[in-house]
Amino acid sequence: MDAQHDSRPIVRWLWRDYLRRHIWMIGAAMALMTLEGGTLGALSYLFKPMFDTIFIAGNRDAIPLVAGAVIILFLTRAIAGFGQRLLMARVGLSVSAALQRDLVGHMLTLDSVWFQKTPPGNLIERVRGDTMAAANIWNTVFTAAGRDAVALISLFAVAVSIDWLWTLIALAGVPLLFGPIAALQRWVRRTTRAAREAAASISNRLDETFHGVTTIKLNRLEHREDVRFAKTVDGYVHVQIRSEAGQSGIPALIDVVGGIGFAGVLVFGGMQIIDGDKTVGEFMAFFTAIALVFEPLRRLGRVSGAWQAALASLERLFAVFQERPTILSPAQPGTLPAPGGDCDIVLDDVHLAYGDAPALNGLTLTAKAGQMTALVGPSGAGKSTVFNLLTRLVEPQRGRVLVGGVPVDALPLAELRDLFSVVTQEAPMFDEPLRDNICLGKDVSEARLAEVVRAAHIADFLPALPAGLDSPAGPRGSNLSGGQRQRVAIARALLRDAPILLMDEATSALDSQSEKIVQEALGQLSQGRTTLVIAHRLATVRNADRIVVMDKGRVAEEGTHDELLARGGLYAGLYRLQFASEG
Ligand SMILES: Nc1ncnc2c1ncn2[C@@H]1O[C@H](COP(=O)(O)OP(=O)(O)OP(=O)(O)O)[C@@H](O)[C@H]1O
Repeated sequence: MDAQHDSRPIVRWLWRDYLRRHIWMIGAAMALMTLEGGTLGALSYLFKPMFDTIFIAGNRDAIPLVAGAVIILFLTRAIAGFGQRLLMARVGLSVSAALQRDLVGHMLTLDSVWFQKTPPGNLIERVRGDTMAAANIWNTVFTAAGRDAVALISLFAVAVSIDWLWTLIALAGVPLLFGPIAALQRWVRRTTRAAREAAASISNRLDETFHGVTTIKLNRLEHREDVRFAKTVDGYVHVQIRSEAGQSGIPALIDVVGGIGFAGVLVFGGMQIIDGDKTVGEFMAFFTAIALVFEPLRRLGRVSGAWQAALASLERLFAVFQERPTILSPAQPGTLPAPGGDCDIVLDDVHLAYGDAPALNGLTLTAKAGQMTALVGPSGAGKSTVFNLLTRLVEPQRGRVLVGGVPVDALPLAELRDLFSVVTQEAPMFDEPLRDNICLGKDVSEARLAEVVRAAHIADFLPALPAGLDSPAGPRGSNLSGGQRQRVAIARALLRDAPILLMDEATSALDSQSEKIVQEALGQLSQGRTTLVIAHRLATVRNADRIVVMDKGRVAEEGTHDELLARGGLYAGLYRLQFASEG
């Protein structure tokens, strides 16, 4: 792949969206860098009068003048250096913050399927590591383009003004560098890309380890996890060192070629001084200029490596920004079902596959408005997929999905999702007080909150918490039990007051006493709403208005509990099995 050609759209995008807005700060920083870089040339030039006028000719009057010039030069260098570093730090931080904000904002628009395919550690590494790497490179690039380039130009100007032939000899080996540097750049880009992947694996491992810590302890997997983590870290160190070696190789090559050129000048120039053709002051000024050239030259050499490394991060960021959601609001939205109107749910000959694996195969079902329809069937039958279709977390490949007579893809996404309250097995929690976990950003009056807290039976466990509703739920709700988390989910659904209720085995984490209470609360919640409930324990849906039995992505049979039992099919079999095992 041609590295130069490949990076152009990325650079254009960064400049347009992130750097251009800081143009004044960048401009000011570069002006200061020019000043800072120029001082090096001026300093080397001072060696000529220092040697020829003061040391050799013995002119005492020149001492204060040259000393004053040295002080002014260093003061200028200090002020300009301080100012440009501060400005560039600001630019770097602003760019990385803007990149992080935009990246997270963009990621949240992407399809759920994309999140399932991309592990969380990978995403975290992109938001943290890659944006930092991408933003910090500008510091290096602009410093190189400003200070170091100017320093080089001024130092070479001094060198050429003293002797162009000496300068030519010093630079004779430079063309030899082009080939090896290009090869090293390719190497750095490749190894850094691998290093960024390895860094993402570390974040992934950490994410899985810390989230699965209970399973790890109970299965005594600590050692296995230790070993796996050590292996991941070792893998990272291995590739990162290869990348660092490539990056350090470039300035090393410059050193070697520089040293050879320098020795050449010493041999040739030394003869000229001995023969009296050149002065010691001239040689010292040239010597200083060329010696000072090395540092900016080495830094410039490092820039190309650092740039290649940053490109690896930029490519990964660019790739995420190139991702587009496929599930979008329609350009011309249809009208919502009227409030309080019929919210019949209809799936008509729906086919859906995740990749190549079919999940729904011509599913046709209706859930009548205001009634409770239960979805039952063996694991993997496609029950949860029905929920994801209704809320458009996934799209069918074929068939129609209608709510209140309107195809779900004809409604604006936000309004479609407002039609549903979803209570699932996991009940995801945030590291915020219980109150905020219930309200989820909604402005809720204390009276309404108290009502909901009572109805969802949260009031039952509030006295046991240290600060009632203001108690922290802990990371992922770790301060609450599974049943308590589920009651929070029910309270959220009560507050949402949406016309359609989707429940996925909503009472699975409750003991039988709480289950009874919560079932009552859910009964109230589902009053007058279209309710679709996924149940594994058939006893909980015996009273459903209609039971749809799914198998292998389609409806196997449907009817009321009694009808299905009488039929003696799949449902009757499942029921008898559960009845026997539960006594
Ligand atoms: N994100 C996904 N990627 C790939 N395959 C998936 C995904 N989600 C579900 N599937 C597959 O689709 C099929 C239906 O899954 P679904 O979760 O809808 O079944 P279910 O009836 O709800 O199962 P369970 O009762 O075990 O929760 C399964 O074979 C499952 O492996």
